[in-house]
Amino acid sequence: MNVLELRGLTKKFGDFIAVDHLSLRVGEGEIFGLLGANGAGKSTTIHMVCSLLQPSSGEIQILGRDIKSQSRFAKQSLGIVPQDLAIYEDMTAYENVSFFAGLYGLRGAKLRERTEEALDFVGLSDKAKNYPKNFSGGMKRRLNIACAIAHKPKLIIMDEPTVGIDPQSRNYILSSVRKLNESGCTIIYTSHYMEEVEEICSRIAIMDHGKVIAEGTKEQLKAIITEMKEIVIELKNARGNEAERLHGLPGVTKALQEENVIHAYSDLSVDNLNLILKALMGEGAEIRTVEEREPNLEAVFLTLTGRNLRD
Ligand SMILES: Nc1ncnc2c1ncn2[C@@H]1O[C@H](COP(=O)(O)OP(=O)(O)OP(=O)(O)O)[C@@H](O)[C@H]1O
Repeated sequence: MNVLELRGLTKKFGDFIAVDHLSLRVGEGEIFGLLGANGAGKSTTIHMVCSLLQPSSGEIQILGRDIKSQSRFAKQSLGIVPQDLAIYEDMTAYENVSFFAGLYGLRGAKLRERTEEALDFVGLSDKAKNYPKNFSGGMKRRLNIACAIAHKPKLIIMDEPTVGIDPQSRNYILSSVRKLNESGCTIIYTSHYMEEVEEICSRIAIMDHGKVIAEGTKEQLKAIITEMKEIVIELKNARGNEAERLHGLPGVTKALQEENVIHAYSDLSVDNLNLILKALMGEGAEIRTVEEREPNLEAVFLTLTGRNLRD
C-alpha cells in the first residue's frame, strides 16, 4: 500500500511552474528522503500535500484516499514538522502539544495521555511546564516534533527538522525519526544535509526545477555515477573561475568551484589528472591539495543538477 501517492502534481505561480507534473510513491514503512537545492520545489510540494496550497493540477492520495474529497481522513493521517517552527512561545510545552493534538480531534484522558507520550518521546517530559521561549534551538525543534506526532499519524513529513541546531539535538532528532519509523510511521524527510539523508533514508528522490530527476536507494543513485571519479583540488590564491579551464578536457564531464575548492567529475577510464592539474596551474593559482574520491551522494546530486545542495 502506498502511504503517499502524487500523480502529475503541478503548481504554477503565474507563469512560473514551481512543481512540474510530479509523480511519486512512498510505500508503507519507508523513510523517504526528498533532496533538492533551494527553490527546487520541495516546500511547495509539501504544502500541497498538507492542503496549505491548492495544486494547479494533479492528484494527491494519502493511504489510497484523495486528500480533497477525504480531507478529514488526510488531516488525521498526516503529521507535519514544518521548516519554520510552529510553536507558541507564550504557551507551555505541554499546552503546545495539547493544543495541536486537540486540533486533530483528541479530547479528555486520551488527549492528556498522548500529550504526555509525545513529550516523553522527544525527551521533554521534565520541561512540560516550561515556556519554549527559554528553550534552546534543539529543544524547540523537538517540541515542534512532539506537536506533530501526538495524534499518532501514519505519515509524518519533516521539512528540514535539523536546521540550525547543535549536534547533540541533531542526533536526538535522527534517532527519534528511526524510532518513529520502527513504531510503524512512514516518514518523508527533507534536508540540506546529505549525510543525514544518506544515514537514515531507505529511498531518496532528487528534485530539481519542480521535477524528480532521480529516485532510488542510495546504492541505486550512486550506481548512476559508478563510471565516474571525483577529483577534489584545493587551490591557493584562487580567483574563483579556474574550474572553467577544465571544461572540454578529455573525460571531464563537469567542473564546479566553491571559492578555493574545485570538484571535477570525470570518466573513470580516462587518465587525465596531469592534464587537469596543468590546466589549473599558472595565472597565479597554485595547487594546495589533490584528492581523488569515489563519488558519494553529494556527487550524484552535483552531477545531476550541476548545483550544490547547499548553494
Ligand atoms: N507563493 C509563491 N509565489 C511565487 N513563487 C513562489 C511562491 N512560493 C514558492 N515560489 C517559487 O517556487 C520555487 C520553489 O520554491 P520552494 O519553496 O518549493 O522550493 P524548496 O525546494 O522548498 O526550496 P528551499 O530549500 O529553499 O525551501 C521557487 O523558485 C520559489 O521562488
